[in-house]
Amino acid sequence: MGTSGFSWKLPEHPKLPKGKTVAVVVLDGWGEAKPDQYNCIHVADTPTMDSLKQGAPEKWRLVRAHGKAVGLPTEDDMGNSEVGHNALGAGRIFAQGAKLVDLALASGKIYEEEGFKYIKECFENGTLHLIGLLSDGGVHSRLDQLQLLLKGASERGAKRIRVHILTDGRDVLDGSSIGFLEILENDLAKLREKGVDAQIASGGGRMYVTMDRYENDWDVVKRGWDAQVLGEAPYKFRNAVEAVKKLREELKVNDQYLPPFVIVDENGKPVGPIVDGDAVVTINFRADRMVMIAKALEYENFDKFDRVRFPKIHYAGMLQYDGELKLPSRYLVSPPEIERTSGEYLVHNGVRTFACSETVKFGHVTFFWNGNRSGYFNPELEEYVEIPSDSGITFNVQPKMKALEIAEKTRDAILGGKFDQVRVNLPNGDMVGHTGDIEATVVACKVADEAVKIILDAIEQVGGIYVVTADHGNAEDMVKRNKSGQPLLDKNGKLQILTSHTLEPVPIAIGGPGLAPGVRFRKDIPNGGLANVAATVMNLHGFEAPSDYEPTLIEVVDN
Ligand SMILES: O=C(O)[C@@H](CO)OP(=O)(O)O
Ligand SMILES: [Mn+2]
Ligand SMILES: [Mn+2]
Repeated sequence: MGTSGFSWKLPEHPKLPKGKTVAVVVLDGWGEAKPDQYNCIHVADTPTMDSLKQGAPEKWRLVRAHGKAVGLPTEDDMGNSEVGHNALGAGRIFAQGAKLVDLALASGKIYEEEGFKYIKECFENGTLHLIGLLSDGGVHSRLDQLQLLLKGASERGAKRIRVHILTDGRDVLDGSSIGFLEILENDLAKLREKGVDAQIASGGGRMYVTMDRYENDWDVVKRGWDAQVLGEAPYKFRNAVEAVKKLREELKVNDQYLPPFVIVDENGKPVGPIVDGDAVVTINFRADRMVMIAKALEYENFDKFDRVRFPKIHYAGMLQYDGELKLPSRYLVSPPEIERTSGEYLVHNGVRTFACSETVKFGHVTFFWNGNRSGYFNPELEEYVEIPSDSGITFNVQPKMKALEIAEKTRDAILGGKFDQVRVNLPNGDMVGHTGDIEATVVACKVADEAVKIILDAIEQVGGIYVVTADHGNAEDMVKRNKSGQPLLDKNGKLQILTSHTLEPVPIAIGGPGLAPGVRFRKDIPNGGLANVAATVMNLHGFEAPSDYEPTLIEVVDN
């Protein structure tokens, strides 16, 4: 903050006591929607979550988890884990990466900053490589931003451009990658007419190539490295649209899981490996799935896989992805400055904190929660436990994931009495929801509900308090719908499965034997969102929130 007189010390709450164990449970991808057969949360047997909803109307409500409530550009932007957990942890709404990149591109500022100047140094003699997710999902990247960057870079001297695409099908409909590729190819053709040597150089599906997170599976990043940097892949094509069409048809794989491919010239040579003197930009604004590739591109010393060649390049991220590691060191747009998060405050006020999830969501309740920084604020007061996720599978084959293990570890942490706050993410609704497998998602929701019960039972035993909420919707709606809510069919009469998150609000429930009598949700914050949760949790620990935090959702009435 820099203002003199700043103190980490939080004022005492006038009515609520300190010293209660507070469990903060985040159900990933658990929104509230109309009950029908495509609402897996409704279909699944979820007695614990049902009882929270029905048991105490003044202790259950909905909060906004998408659009402007979480710092996204528009109300049409679905929520996601990064912005959701950022808001939950930081207690304020920050303009997020998507928005900041929009602004920097619209004003042209992006081209005046250090990051772009650094990249530009390679335009004279080298190639500009753009690597990232190709869709209009708006969760990790956006096609229109890529289009603007291509135009802007070429107008500023980039003569040779190679795009390395990652197909989506997770934030957008499966199969939509072909349409996005056609738009991109059209833009590249226009650039070629203007004398810029611009082409797609490689590709692959986001869940199989490059975009792993939290070091779950380095092979994913290696497959991308081989295609993008070395120009080596099991599949070679002359054209990317053809590549995606053929691979989808012949291998029966979806956009998320396309194998890596490279584009070759008429002699079979890859058109765009990354070599000394080139510039590279990873165009995703979202952090989690870019940290690993950023390490591979930036770190001189790197032992996660054999890079074979480590080209001397000028590399910049669209944003800086990790504020603690300062990774990457160069970036085109400054990330939101998410400082003074609730986790940092609470640790400064002696709140001993335990955080846990399995690998694929571990960083959500640590890294994202803490404003996109890795590591502890105070290792003496904090313990972060990661349960290893299964790797190399799609989670519809294992919809239980590690939910029960997470819950059991958390139960032990609660019963052990060493912590004041336990914070967990239960991934099932989201990770299985993304597979589009409705039956498996129903199982996923049931297991997540069982995990909640284990945690609430432990809270019951120690006289604690629980806060159960979610980061955004997913499992509550598995079909694409028209404006009036009817499921949409594709041209073959097949139901259009929705693998993505949704625009739905999410529930929040409070309770437990430690909750002071008279605590209830206020009625005067009807539009409350995820950013209101941090102040709420601080209150439950017996503190007032900092004055610039979004207001608490609770009040204490005398009864
Ligand atoms: O898997 C992911 O990267 C996103 C969807 O793109 O999901 P979440 O925001 O829930 O992590
Ligand atoms: Mn999520
Ligand atoms: Mn998700």
